[in-house]
Amino acid sequence: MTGSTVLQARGLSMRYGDERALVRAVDEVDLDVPAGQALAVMGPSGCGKSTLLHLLGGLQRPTGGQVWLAGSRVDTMSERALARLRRDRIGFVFQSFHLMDELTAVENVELAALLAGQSPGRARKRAMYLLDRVGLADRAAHLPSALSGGQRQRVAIARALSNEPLVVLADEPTGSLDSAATLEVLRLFEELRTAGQTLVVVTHDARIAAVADRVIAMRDGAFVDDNRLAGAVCDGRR
Ligand SMILES: Nc1ncnc2c1ncn2[C@@H]1O[C@H](COP(=O)(O)OP(=O)(O)OP(=O)(O)O)[C@@H](O)[C@H]1O
Repeated sequence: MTGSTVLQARGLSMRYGDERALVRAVDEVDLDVPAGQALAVMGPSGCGKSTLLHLLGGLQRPTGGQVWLAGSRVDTMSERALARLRRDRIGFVFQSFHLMDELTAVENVELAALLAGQSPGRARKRAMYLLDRVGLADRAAHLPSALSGGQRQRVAIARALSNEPLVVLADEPTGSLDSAATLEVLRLFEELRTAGQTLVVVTHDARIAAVADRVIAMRDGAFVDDNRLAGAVCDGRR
């Protein structure tokens, strides 16, 4: 824990429609995520969790407010700079994994490292290291179709880590998993948190909240409760 702020938002807003049918998907949100914090954002369906994550990760441009990632202004960045930022500094994890079906587990992880400019040798080494870290070294040569849901999501998490991201942004990472697979992914998030990886996870799953340092409850696009679990970030645990 360095105390520096990795992600920051001020007055962040995303509105859809017009005055006849206005949806405030994200409504003037302020957020500071310090390095090393594992943050869970929870709330009912449609409250704006995914939209918030997309705005924070530069996947969508806000209709108002500002976002900074490690001091760089995200909301006004060119498309080209945004693509570079996402590739080099952010790890994304999605509910539906987004793995390439025709590539093996190791190739899926390696591809992200290659796209980030690593040499083939280094990319393969890093991909194998990361698969080992998520407990799947023995599944490296398997296609996603030969993996369970929990294993696929662990490959997706390994891929998200391939660029040594400043922050991992995860959107319902256990949303399509059964209970046993959810536990596998939870264990992995717990390990990442202990290792000091900055994490923002949006979820319906209270079990994720249980492994987070901080839980924000969202409703109708706004934060209604911000619970920094007592001492979790400041007790020198890291
Ligand atoms: N492209 C769009 N056009 C209009 N409204 C949209 C659009 N995308 C999202 N919304 C609306 O914005 C609100 C927030 O959606 P969002 O997907 O962020 O919610 P969520 O909390 O992630 O929901 P869930 O948990 O069901 O995934 C919802 O009311 C949704 O209908």
